[in-house]
Amino acid sequence: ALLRLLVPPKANDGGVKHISALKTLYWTFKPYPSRRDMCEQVDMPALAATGIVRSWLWGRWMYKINDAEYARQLFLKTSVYQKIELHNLIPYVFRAVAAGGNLMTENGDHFKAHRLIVGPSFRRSWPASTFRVHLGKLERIIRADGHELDALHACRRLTLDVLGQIIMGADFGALDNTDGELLEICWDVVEAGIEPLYLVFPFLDKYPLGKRARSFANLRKFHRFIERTIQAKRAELAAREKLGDDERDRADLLTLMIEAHEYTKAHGAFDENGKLLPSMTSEELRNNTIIFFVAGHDATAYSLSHLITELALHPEIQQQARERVISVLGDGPDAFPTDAQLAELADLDMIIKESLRKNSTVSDVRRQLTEPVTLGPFTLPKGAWVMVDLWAMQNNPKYYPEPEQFIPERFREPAKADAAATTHNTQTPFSWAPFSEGSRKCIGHKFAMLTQRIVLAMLVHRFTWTLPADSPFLAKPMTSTSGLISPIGLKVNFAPRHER
Ligand code: HEM
Repeated sequence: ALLRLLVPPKANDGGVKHISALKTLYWTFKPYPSRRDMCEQVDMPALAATGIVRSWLWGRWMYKINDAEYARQLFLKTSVYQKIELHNLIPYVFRAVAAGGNLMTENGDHFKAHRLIVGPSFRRSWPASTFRVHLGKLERIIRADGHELDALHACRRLTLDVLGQIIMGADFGALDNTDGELLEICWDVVEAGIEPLYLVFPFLDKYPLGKRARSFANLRKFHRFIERTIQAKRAELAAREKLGDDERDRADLLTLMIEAHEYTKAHGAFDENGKLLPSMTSEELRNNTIIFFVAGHDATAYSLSHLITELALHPEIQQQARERVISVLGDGPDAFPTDAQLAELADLDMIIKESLRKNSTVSDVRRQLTEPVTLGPFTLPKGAWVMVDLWAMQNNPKYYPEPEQFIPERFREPAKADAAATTHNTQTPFSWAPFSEGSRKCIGHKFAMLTQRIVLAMLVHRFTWTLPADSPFLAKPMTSTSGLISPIGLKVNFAPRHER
């Protein structure tokens, strides 16, 4: 049986190029890791000829693609390319215990049932003022400690407090101090879920020891904290009139989900054809709350730190962004955007999109095949896992000439299906997918883009920043290589632009 797990059988897929899984494992755990190196030295060369390669890992075929047309199929044909239901496949792994069945992991009717309750809570906009207090605290932290600042840590403090507020109206106090118990628990839970060792060797979670066992204990505490919050909010809602439109605009996501949950409990949940959907349990409501933290917190913090790194490496683009922000907000030391001004700054998104293109925070998007599929000359077997390698697609010179260059102008024009080559932009609609695409696209993508726009606007307005002269990032950013891609050891020098 062990042999079958490790030794690949003959594949009848039409001759997809094979690369050893050991090679990927080596790059995942090697010292001084860099996702860019891995992309340039392993993934891109292997994928160059056909846009698809395969490896044999833990007894199944794993196909990797970087062709936007193949990716389009994966994103859109959701009944064939299904989410991998980790909670059913390996229920004891940390991520499955943490968030079980939820919007992110379910397929079919269960997914629809989750979407019915979670979807409406995201169908709203957030005013710029949502960020005001948090950004004020971030500014104070950077002013006090801006020399060789651990920028990733600062971004994590910000995103946790912002998400705590919009998800459940909770103040994690991460920007006030960094040693609260709740804070420690939450950080441990989100980190333990993406620990590369356990992503590659999930069976290690069967008998967790030492630090891992402590993470499981923290997870139980985090569950209890969220369950208590749900109970309190449920009681509060039960004791009052229905929420008014105004209140709904200001309510946190959990309150809106509880309201929708109560409605479906009373009236049933139906799909677009009137078919009755499975009802969501309270445990699943908790799971969805947790998945927002797990999916949103570090993804946003890491994306912000990639953005900060790119603008430190490209001071001319940093300066252009600054001039643009000042042209809209003025240069008073306390300027803060109104909603209209933030909307006017939409062109900052070119910079954010280019950063997400070059440094996709989510390394890949994976699915499992419910039936054989044909991709070009190849036929992939039922049961195989297929992943869009977002790095290798978004750094594919076919879509983005000189992919290693940081060129926000690539995103001035929207992608076209028949993309005619311009200097830096031959992108097609599915070649840029840092939030995935189709009906399983990130539900938080609008909020994540808004967060990055306002943080970028405020950082360029209040500070100039550079990398220290001896920063290894000047030669090459060091990052993790699988799961969520985070910078490693990033230090940044910030200089305030105004006297206080
Ligand atoms: C820059 C920040 C973010 C990035 C790069 C990102 C990226 C992604 C990607 C690539 C997926 C698809 C995963 C897959 O299909 O396998 C996804 C799904 C998801 N994201 Fe995000 N995300 C970000 C922020 C957020 C935020 C702020 C939230 C919530 C507050 C969030 C909640 C979710 C959820 C619930 C899903 C599952 C959606 C579904 O399966 O239908 N994400 N995200």
